[in-house]
Amino acid sequence: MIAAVLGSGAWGTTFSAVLADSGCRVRLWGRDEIVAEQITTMRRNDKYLPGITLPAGVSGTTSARDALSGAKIVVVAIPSQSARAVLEPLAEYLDPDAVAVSLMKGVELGTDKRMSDVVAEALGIPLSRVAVVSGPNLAGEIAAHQPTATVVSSTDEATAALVAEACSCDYFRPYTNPDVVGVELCGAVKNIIALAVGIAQGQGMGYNTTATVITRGLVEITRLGLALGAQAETFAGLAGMGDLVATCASPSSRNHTLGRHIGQGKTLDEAIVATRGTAEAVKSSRSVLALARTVGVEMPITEAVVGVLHEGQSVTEMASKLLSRPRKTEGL
Ligand SMILES: NC(=O)C1=CN([C@@H]2O[C@H](COP(=O)(O)OP(=O)(O)OC[C@H]3O[C@@H](n4cnc5c(N)ncnc54)[C@H](O)[C@@H]3O)[C@@H](O)[C@H]2O)C=CC1
Ligand SMILES: O=C(CO)COP(=O)(O)O
Repeated sequence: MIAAVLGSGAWGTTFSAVLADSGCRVRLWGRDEIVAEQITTMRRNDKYLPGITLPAGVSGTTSARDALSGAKIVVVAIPSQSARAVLEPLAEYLDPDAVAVSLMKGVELGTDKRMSDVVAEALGIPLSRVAVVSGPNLAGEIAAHQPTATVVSSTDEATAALVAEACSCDYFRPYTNPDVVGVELCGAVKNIIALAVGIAQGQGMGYNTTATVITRGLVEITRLGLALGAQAETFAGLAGMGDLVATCASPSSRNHTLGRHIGQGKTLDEAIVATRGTAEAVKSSRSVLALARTVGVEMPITEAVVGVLHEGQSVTEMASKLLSRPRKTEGL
């Protein structure tokens, strides 16, 4: 099976290695010539995955046409807000039977669409030929072959099964789940919650505050998901609780790291520079909040993150606003 991966950052490169270790021949496309050449000639991507040797089945290219030619699986691993613009001109090179896979954990600004919808629209294919992969999947750990599970989700069972088979190897175990809405929302919103945890920890808060934000964050994710038609079980699974815990706990999470910089007093611009790599919650916090408002769902932590990142609110104001909300019974 030939697979194309679009985006040679941390996750696109790591997922290429997973696909190759699962038996695929992988063409990894990126816009950076030096990265593409290093991937092909040295089997390394020092910019995004220092210290990792890639499997022989991965080659780099800057030609999207070459990458897509004959590829039966096309994986998209670029920042969510750039996906539509990058994919639209590539639709003409897509194999007529190809299945597209979104690895992205964001919601498009302006349209408030989930990434599977964006991918389907941009490539001009039905949702039955789109899958998403989401779970507790910190790239660096998977690149080092640490045992990890994930969720492959599609509205079409055969599409999910094809993708799951293509990314099954001795250190990576996919489970399928038909709840695309739930799986994608979990991935996008946990980044916002991890950013909030980072802010709290940057302010010197400990485990009680961390656990409070994680737990109420899961309530917030679940509330939004259920309002949009997701299945309740998804939130307790790998894409839900699993990814929330991994991202909120790991110092290697970019969203968590960016939040920590904000909590320590950096401006948003300074925090972006200090974080390096894509922290999707910076932009998706706004689109997720807009989505929540369209369905009348309260998301106080997301609202607080938007307030601090984009509306000039101080972290102290954010905390007191959250703590002074009217008392209520626990639960959704
Ligand atoms: N890194 C991780 O551990 C994981 C990341 N993800 C998700 O995967 C997606 C990609 O993340 P990473 O690979 O980690 O980001 P990254 O910051 O490591 O790499 C992003 C890549 O996209 C490329 N890129 C950016 N704008 C582009 C454009 N307009 N055209 C072409 N290429 C462009 C960059 O050059 C870079 O190669 C995000 O949605 C992220 O939330 C999901 C699971 C794990
Ligand atoms: O999605 C991830 C882990 O599952 C990666 O998180 P960050 O994007 O915050 O690094």
